[in-house]
Amino acid sequence: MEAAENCSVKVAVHIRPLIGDERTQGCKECVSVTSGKPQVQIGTHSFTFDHVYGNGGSPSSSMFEECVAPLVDGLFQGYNATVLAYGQTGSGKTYTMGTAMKDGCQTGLIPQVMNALFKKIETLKHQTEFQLHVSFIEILKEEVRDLLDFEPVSKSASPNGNAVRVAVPGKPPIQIRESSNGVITLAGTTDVAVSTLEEMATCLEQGSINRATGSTNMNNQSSRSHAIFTITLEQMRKIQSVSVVNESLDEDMGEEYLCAKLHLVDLAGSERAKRTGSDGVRLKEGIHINRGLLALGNVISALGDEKKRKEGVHVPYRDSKLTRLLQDSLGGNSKTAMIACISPADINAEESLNTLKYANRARNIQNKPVVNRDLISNEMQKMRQQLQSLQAELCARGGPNSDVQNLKEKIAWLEATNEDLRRELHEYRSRRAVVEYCESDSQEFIKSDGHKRGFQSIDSSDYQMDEVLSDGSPGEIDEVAKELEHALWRNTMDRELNELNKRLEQKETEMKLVGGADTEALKQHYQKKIMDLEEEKRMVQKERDNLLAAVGNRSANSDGQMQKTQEINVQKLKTLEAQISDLKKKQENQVELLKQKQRSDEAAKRLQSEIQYIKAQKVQLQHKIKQEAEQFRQWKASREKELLQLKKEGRRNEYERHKLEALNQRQKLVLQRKTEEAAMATKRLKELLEARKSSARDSSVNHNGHMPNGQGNEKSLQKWLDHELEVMVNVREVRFEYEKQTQV
Ligand SMILES: Nc1ncnc2c1ncn2[C@@H]1O[C@H](COP(=O)(O)OP(=O)(O)OP(=O)(O)O)[C@@H](O)[C@H]1O
Repeated sequence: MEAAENCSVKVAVHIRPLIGDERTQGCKECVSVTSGKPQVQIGTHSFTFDHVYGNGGSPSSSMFEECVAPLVDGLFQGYNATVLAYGQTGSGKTYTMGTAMKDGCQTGLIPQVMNALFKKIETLKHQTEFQLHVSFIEILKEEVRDLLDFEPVSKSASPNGNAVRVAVPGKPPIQIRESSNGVITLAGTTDVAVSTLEEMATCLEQGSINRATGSTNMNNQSSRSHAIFTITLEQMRKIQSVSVVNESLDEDMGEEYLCAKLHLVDLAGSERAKRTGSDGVRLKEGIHINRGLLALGNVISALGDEKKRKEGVHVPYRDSKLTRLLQDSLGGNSKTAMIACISPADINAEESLNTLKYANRARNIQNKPVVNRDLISNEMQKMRQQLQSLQAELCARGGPNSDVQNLKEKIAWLEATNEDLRRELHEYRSRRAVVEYCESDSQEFIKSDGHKRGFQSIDSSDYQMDEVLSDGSPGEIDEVAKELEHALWRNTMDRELNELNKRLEQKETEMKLVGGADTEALKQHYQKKIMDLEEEKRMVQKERDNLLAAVGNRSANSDGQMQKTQEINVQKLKTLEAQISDLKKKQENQVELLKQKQRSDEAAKRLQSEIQYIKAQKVQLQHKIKQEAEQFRQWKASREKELLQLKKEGRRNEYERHKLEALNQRQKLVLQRKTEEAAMATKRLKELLEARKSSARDSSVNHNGHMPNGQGNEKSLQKWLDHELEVMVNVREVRFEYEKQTQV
């Protein structure tokens, strides 16, 4: 991780104009803004903030650019961010955040964030891979609820006027968890992967509809919960660094993984039961809201007070779910902006003053945002920076050769370390993928025999991978990695396909619910009913008019006898009027029913288009899976062919080797035999030489001795010559043989 730099929470004040109710009550404005300065006055109090919008301050339209756009940019650099709207009930938090987005309405910060995000992704998509997820939760009466859980929701009005969301049986409650490195996460929320602006807007809209709202004296659409819309941006980007190796430029492409979250928080408003006129359920809600806000206030106090901070006073994050979830946003790893919303009306002066005090304290909070890279990317980034500074030093100096040499060596060393780290990263990712793969799919794989086999093969490839990673050749690593990658890819695709199928099924069930009845027939039925009712109403009115006329005539006669009949008629008239009003009510109900029918028709249409979209996605995905499978099959076939070729060659080589070995063996035997023969020949030669020497001695004895006659001398000479000749021939033969053997 990089060293975190302190960065204070930015605070802006948004002053809304007086609204209808306040005007009718004759309220006056009690908040003023110092012209040209971000300074607010209320009574004798004066506060300075980072920005002030509305009521003479900067225009509200510049709030996004000044306060939120830098946070969106930071998200792309890997920094977490939070935008927090705080204020009294009815002060304009939901309006400012845009959390009540309906029918694609674009006002508010969240829609602007979404636009900016997708615009930036569009410009960067060539060098970076992006993945976006959104989640939307609310904290209602200290319970975390998933607003993107599209399980059947009963929208029928409950006795307290809230839209009721039915808890899904068997679904585990959402839990707040803290990881070993202190990161707070929510377990059990729906994390929707989105790839277009429209998809994200649908999530916001759907979640906003699901959020709990209710009517109070101070706001007829009051949010009864704290809502957090979270956008998670994951990036895998290519890094290009240029290094000098052996006086030539070397381009090095690496990859960096960043993951950052943007929380957009619309808090429920602080309220006083007396002013909101709350009782029963509303009162209970108000108590919970105030309790959560009080806990938030205590956290802000502990963090915003420099003395307390220095003393290391305990920060009570655990006092409420809200503060626990916002732990990183307040005093942690996040860049945070707080928008304090206030009403300018004098009747709200006390609440507005409290909000400003609260916001003023929040300005002192120091956060420590860091770039959220994975560990190895982080290490590589450090190395890259070191490398760059060394290169800069090298360029700047151009000094003595030994220095340059040293630096070059250092660079080479760093490059090598970098390479090692990259390899490690690759290894680590592959291993992690295998582990995740095994963990997530072990259940599915165990279900069937075929799957079991798949699991075993994955296991064995894991084992192989371990082996090749430790001492295998790069080719083998690539091959195993590719196979594994394909298996993982295939699994992800299958999962996505399942997900799509599930969504499709769900939408189709909804569709059945919404459009189950024959809509046209129903419409005609209602219209007919309305017409019948109108006809009935007309008849009753006519009857009433007739009666009235009769009563008028009879009263004109003012006969004493008629008195009784008149009374009966008046009674009849009353009954008829009651009947008319009853009919009117019925007619209104029918009109309302018709309207509801139209609404459900629209919902059906929307569902239909969603179904079409999901089906198109499904077809695309299936096509992609088929293509990839075909490519993989081709690759595999070519690999197998190569392998077969290699095996064939191997066998041929083996055969050749055997042949050569046999030849060698034979030659060795021949050599041994020839050597023996040569030794024998040498021995014979020696013997012959010995024999010649002795015969020479004999002849000399004969020469010098006394032979009886000349014939005897001649014979012995002949004998000696024959012998001598034989010896010489033998010697020559043996020599020749010996030379031949030596050559062999
Ligand atoms: N800047 C603004 N300009 C015009 N009207 C505004 C502005 N801000 C808020 N309003 C109006 O004020 C009323 C209350 O606003 P909103 O519902 O946003 O308040 P809130 O603070 O979210 O209230 P609660 O905490 O009760 O949910 C709404 O009718 C809204 O349209």
